[in-house]
Amino acid sequence: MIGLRGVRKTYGKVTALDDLELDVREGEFFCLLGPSGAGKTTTLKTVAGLELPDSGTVEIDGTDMRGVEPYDRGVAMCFESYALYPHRSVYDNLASPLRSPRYRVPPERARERIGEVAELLGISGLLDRPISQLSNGQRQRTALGRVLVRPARAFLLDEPLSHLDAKLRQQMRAELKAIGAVRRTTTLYVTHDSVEALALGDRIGVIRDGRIVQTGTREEIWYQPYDTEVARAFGRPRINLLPGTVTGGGFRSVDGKVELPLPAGAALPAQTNPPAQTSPPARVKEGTDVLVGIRPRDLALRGPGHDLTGTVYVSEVLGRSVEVTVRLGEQHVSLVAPRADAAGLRPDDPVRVTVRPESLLLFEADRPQCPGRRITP
Ligand SMILES: Nc1ncnc2c1ncn2[C@@H]1O[C@H](COP(=O)(O)OP(=O)(O)OP(=O)(O)O)[C@@H](O)[C@H]1O
Repeated sequence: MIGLRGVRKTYGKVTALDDLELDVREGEFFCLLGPSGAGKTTTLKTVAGLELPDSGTVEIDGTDMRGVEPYDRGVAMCFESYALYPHRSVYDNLASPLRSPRYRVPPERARERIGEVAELLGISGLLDRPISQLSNGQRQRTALGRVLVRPARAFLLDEPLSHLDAKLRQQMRAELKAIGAVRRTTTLYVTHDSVEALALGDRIGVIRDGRIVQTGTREEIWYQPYDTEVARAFGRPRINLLPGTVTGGGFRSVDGKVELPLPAGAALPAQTNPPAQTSPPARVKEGTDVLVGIRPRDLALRGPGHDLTGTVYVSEVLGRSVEVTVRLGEQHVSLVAPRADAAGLRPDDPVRVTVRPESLLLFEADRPQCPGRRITP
């Protein structure tokens, strides 16, 4: 269990962590997702004790870590820039944590552990090679292995798959959670890759400017994103966000060409510049500027739902499905359809698209530096 309470960390004028609150539950695989500079690495270092917060507290298994040295915190951390012994073999590097006085295990047991981890990380064939003769991806897997071989209260992993090519990365993603130690151990995993976060995280915390904007399961983050920026961060192609206003009957786009039904109800949000993690506004008044969010997979070229008419702008085959960009009035929206539905579509062809109103997301309009919050129906 890891808890950060009101953690603040500044470097000169830069605020890396801004009263950060975070709870990682016992045994959970928690993904911290955010763009570059959001404070992800600083969060990990603060938990590890490599950085000390200016204020706030870090707890591990309920114990306040103030005054506890990194080595005594019982966490194992893997950095993106990994420190391995270059002239020693992969085996020796993996074995080194198990030789330290605290984690020493009998050689037979060490061999077993190293074997399991190396197998799952796909480096069993490299155990005799010196690190200096490995590719970056192999080094990164060795560094990850070295963290996972020894028991820890928590694993802190900083983009541990970033140097792997796409295929290996996908494969490792699947294997990582199968490693016994990972299954049993609380893991805080940092990434800027939303696909990785969705694939791995039991829960995901979205960090922005040193604060947690939203914490939730993949379903919560997907179906109830806190604001437009969270919605944009998840899903490729990206969510479509159409600007417009709330009318008596629903939504009308800025150019007046797209009308959509919205769930009943209206009332303006109580506050306009909220601190992170306040509950979203419940309803909106007629005339309010909003953005309607439609995921590309929620738009279809056939099937039930509300009809919209437009013209094909461009289409691109993505394996078994096709991404079609459709011009709706002055807006472009992307949709992903089965190949059979999109066969024969040419640019400028008239096209009918359907959307089920229950899949629509409604947001306040974006303002400078302030992404619009989701409005709950
Ligand atoms: N040692 C340092 N000295 C000065 N500024 C720092 C230091 N470490 C981090 N920062 C600043 O703190 C902020 C948060 O950095 P951090 O490394 O935690 O972000 P991150 O989310 O891990 O980014 P990335 O994905 O690029 O690694 C950034 O603005 C960064 O420039």
